[in-house]
Amino acid sequence: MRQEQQFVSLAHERLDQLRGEAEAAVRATMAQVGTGRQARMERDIEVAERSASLAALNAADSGLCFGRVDRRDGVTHHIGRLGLRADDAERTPLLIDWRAPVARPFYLATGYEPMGLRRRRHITTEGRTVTALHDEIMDLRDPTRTGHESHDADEVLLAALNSARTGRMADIVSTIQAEQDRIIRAPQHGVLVVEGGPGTGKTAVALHRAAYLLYAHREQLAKRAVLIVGPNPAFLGYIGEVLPSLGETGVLLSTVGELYPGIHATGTEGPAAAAVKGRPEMAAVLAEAVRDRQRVPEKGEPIVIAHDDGELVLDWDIAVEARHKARETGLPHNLARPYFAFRVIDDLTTQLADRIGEDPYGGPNFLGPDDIAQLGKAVAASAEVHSAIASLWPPLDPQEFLAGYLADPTHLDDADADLIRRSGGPWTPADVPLLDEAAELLGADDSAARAAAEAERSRRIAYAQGVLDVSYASRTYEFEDKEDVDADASEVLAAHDVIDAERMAERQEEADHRSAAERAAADRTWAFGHIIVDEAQELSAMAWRLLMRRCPTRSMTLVGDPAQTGDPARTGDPARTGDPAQADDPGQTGGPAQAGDPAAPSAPGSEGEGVDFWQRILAPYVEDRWRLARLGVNYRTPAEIMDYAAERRRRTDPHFTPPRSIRSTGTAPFERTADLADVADLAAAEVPEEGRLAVIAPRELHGALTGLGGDGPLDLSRPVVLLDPRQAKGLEFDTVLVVAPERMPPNDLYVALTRATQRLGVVTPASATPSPAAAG
Ligand SMILES: Nc1ncnc2c1ncn2[C@@H]1O[C@H](COP(=O)(O)OP(=O)(O)OP(=O)(O)O)[C@@H](O)[C@H]1O
Repeated sequence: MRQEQQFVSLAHERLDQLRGEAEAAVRATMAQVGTGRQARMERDIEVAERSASLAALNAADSGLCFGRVDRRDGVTHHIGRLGLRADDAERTPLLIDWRAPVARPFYLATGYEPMGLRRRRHITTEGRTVTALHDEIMDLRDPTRTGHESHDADEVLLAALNSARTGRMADIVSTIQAEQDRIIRAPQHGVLVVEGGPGTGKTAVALHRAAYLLYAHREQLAKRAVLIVGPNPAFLGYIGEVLPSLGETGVLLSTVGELYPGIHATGTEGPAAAAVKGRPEMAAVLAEAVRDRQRVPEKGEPIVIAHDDGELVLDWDIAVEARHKARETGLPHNLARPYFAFRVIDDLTTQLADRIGEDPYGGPNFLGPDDIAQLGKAVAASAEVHSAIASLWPPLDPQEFLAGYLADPTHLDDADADLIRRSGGPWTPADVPLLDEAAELLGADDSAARAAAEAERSRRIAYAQGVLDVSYASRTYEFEDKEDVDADASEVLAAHDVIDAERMAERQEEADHRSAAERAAADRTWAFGHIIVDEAQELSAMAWRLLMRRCPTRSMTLVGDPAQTGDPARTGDPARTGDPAQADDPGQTGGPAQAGDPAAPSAPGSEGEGVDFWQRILAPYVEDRWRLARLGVNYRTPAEIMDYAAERRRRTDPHFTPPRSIRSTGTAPFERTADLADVADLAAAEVPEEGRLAVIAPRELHGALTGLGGDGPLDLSRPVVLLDPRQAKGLEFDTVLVVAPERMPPNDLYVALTRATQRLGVVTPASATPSPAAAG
């Protein structure tokens, strides 16, 4: 203990020293008075970089060193939250980052496969004080054994699992288990699916994988950023401290509903409406709705346009031909629009030329090419011509287009159209993938923005050229002043010798100082370096399309549990979404969807229902090129609670197998009958001294569950919170009261029953409760 204390104190001293240096560096950099844009830009970048490393150093303060490995060859390494080197000439490694290859045996070595280790030691600290050591000797015949070693590190793990919950998820860096470590360090490329029952550490693994990938591929991922997608903002708040505690801040945490820059999807709607919007065929439906906006005049009812040289007639023939040409380009609506306009203007010009230059005696047209070009210019400049073109092929904005579509949904059967029909109102999360789809179909008409940017660039080049001309003039003057021109030539190397006007202009351009994650959040077309999706079983087919567009390299980690799926809009699963074909164009990747195709190859090396589930989701994007990893140990829920949850589940699914709980508490769940009005008292009596309690009840009963703070915004740091099963997804509490289990669909009930780390109570309402319809 004394030796380890000495080491831990030394590591903290070094950390303090580095922190002091980093703080001083940030202050010094900030104090630099930038002259000129370039200097200011460099200063800002430096401040950002130094601040990030300072944040990482600060984060490492708690639990800095948590392990040690003694190798058989006599080498010893201490393992910690970050790597530290001593302040000596050799910069000797002091503490090894948990993500470094050298640290791997700490997580993986076993008695059967010691990986060169003699001993593994877990070091528990409080603040800077070492409070406990747990040793595992890999070779039981080792003569250096003292007999005080525990035979494995379960004690440390169990202490972590039994600790009171705080309302925020904690990192597991000191107790990552071997099966988890293999997933965390799996290669970055391709799609990796991590499937496991409740509490198997999927979320924890996903977050540590993000930290690992940022460590292993820092340069690439710092540029392209990592996106972590979670089911709702409360969940993102719950997991939000894990990566900063691991020293990683350059990650964007977001729900799918937040992934359209500038849109705050604050609206709500029923699951049935969200289900319709999430269906894969909505892509084709919206594409049709866009085509509907590319109109032609009725036959025999042309648009007649007044023009200085006589009337122009835009009829069915001209419009159909122009539309065909524009569609043939394959470009999105707004980008194909100039092709339509060009063709119409060309035809109208020909019409005019034929009329004006017509030889009454049947000879060739009087007009020459120059005359026709002049006529064309006049037609193209006509406001009336443009408004006629716009009436047939209008420029469309994604938000206006979708709002218009939702006000009058087409290409759906009546019942579905009624479900999603809406005039005005805020956007809902399920609208966001549709907005994204619309933006893809329409294409941003950024020609005005590009023209403005080009004009600005030309202005800068002209300015820079002016600067160079001045410098050139002064050079001539200086040379004339010199007695020995050749000898002094090197001293008067002026700007024009090393830089041309264009490059000088580029240097002056305002640099973008935001971090990659910040820039990614503001850019709908950003391509992320890696995407991690938690509760991946919940996403609709349309949401998958959005995410796949954000990750053209398909470097993704998807974690989820099909048995916990609650949202009927989830996934491209045709069985659930009523889309037997699901054969719409899958977007950028091309190739037909293989969902529902019995011949579709299953994922290599895996079996069972889960494989089919993920295969149906992924086939349109990567066919069978994805990997599946399973987690089978439940770290959250004690065996007694898991047995209870599994027994309830088997009532509807007789073959159900739950994950194996790693611990038991000896306390079986209790069942009660109580009035809804009394649940608050029951919760008050059950709330643990330290830790949190959740009451999980169907949404329609929340009004009757008074005294539980259900009317305010969800705050997971409160000792008691009221949630519906969907909100509870991914969360955990020391004690959970599940109210009215009989009203919950099987998957929701399974989620609700598996949230407790210590104690579960199941409350059946005594009095008649309001029916879902009556309660709204
Ligand atoms: N190796 C570990 N060491 C310590 N705690 C762990 C470990 N693995 C998982 N846990 C803890 O177990 C709990 C459940 O983990 P997590 O929330 O990641 O599970 P999950 O599989 O995402 O569950 P769900 O499917 O219910 O959302 C968390 O408190 C997590 O910190």
